[in-house]
Amino acid sequence: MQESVPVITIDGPSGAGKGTVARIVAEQLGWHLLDSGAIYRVLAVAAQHHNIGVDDEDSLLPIAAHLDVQFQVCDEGEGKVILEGEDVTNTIRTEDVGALASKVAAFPRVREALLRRQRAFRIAPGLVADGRDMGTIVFTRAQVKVFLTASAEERARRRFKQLNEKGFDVKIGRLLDEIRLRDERDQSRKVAPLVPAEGALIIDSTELSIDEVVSKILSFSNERLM
Ligand SMILES: Nc1ncnc2c1ncn2[C@@H]1O[C@H](COP(=O)(O)OP(=O)(O)OP(=O)(O)O)[C@@H](O)[C@H]1O
Ligand SMILES: Nc1ccn([C@@H]2O[C@H](COP(=O)(O)O)[C@@H](O)[C@H]2O)c(=O)n1
Repeated sequence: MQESVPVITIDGPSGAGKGTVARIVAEQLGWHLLDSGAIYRVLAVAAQHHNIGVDDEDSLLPIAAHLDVQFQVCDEGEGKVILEGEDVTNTIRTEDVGALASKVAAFPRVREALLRRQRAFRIAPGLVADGRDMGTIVFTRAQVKVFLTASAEERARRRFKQLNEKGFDVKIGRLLDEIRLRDERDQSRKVAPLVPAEGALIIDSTELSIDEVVSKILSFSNERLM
């Protein structure tokens, strides 16, 4: 039943624009949205709340399995993320939490514990899912797979602007280092490494606007879903 619900997967490295374009594509199609990175980010914050080290896989497991999180959808922009009753919407968006998320995400049993939660987002009329392994592991039979990338320098510039607008005091050089480190960790881990899924449309957005990326994804999806 769930398998017949169409899915568009958008995977790629940090700051490539996955979340932004996934939200617009989902809005335009009237489909549901899964920001899978937010789940790993929330898990990293939950581990901190419970004084659990992000390198302690055994202790992370029960937290991953029983993560008490709500993703509240709103009409405009990002919805709220509530962890154990606390609003963590802004907390989870820092680069520090991104780095911790990529550490917890490297553990195979942690990833396994989060699979069912992610697949439950596949609800009619359709789902747009963004992350690192949406097309390779979580929705292997997705009808439309996209791999969205951009140069590390351009991604650092985008992240700098984004965090600055949110009031975070950040340095672009440090952001670039963190992005490269996270790319390296996500690409080289043993389980679910960041690689394009077979048959994925590869889009390099370094020189493209958000609208151009959205339009490429929508026309590719139209071809595939017809
Ligand atoms: N093509 C683009 N041109 C210019 N800016 C862009 C483009 N795509 C996205 N952005 C901007 O880059 C920033 C990062 O985008 P976004 O958060 O969507 O990336 P992401 O791939 O989801 O990152 P992460 O995986 O770390 O969550 C945002 O401020 C977004 O508006
Ligand atoms: N499907 C996914 C999504 C995310 N991760 C890990 O979480 C980190 C944070 O993700 P963002 O997309 O919010 O930046 C990311 O660096 C990955 O390590 C993942 O493994 N799989």
